[in-house]
Amino acid sequence: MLSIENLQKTYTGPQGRSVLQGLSFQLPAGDYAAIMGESGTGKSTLLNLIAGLDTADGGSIRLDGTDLTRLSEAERTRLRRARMGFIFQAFHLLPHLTVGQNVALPLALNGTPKRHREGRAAAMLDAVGLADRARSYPRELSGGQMQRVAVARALVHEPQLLLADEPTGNLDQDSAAQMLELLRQQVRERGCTAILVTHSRQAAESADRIYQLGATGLQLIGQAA
Ligand SMILES: Nc1ncnc2c1ncn2[C@@H]1O[C@H](COP(=O)(O)OP(=O)(O)OP(=O)(O)O)[C@@H](O)[C@H]1O
Repeated sequence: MLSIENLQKTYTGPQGRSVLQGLSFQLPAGDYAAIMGESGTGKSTLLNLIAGLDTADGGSIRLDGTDLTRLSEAERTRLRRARMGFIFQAFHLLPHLTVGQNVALPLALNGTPKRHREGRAAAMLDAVGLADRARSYPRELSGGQMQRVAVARALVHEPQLLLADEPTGNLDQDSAAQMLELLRQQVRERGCTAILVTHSRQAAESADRIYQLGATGLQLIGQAA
């Protein structure tokens, strides 16, 4: 479902360096993969390329057969909004919007009619255990709660692919464990394909498969029993 072939990325400029040198990787639909690796090996670069937020210098990234590297920027944006969800380390909730409005945002960006947005956002908040916080603002929530809102926002539009970049990086151990359990459960329930980038082996263990990104590409280093 996600198929990456010979992906290459070099940053130009004074700090320029070749980061991905012909990376190939297949992720079947519904799989949940964790990607680990030393700092600077290119994990965020890889996620940005898959998300279409940056452009590769060579190779292809196919999502259900559509090669993202051949789309225009506008087409990539449309595909990203329709078919991908994101969770970041720093939550990235919009402070001036309520929790409910934050969760409904991907629906608004996708052009979902207004009358459907509130109900879907409410159902999604219920699924992450925050049904009673729709009218709160992000600043009124704990870090763990904010990341649960981010999970709801990432999944509300039923994306095929979920990309999570260090989602437990700002959470204490208990909140991190709860958030990973929630993520795993939601990904399973929705049959979504997911990639979790993390430095934490414990976090990576929540995925079906664990890969290590290094100079030679992605290597499978662990698999759920
Ligand atoms: N915009 C950029 N311009 C130049 N170099 C960059 C740029 N973005 C990233 N790099 C370099 O590319 C390499 C890979 O960066 P990337 O952020 O993808 O690594 P990472 O594996 O996600 O690291 P970390 O685990 O520390 O988040 C690093 O050496 C980084 O300095």
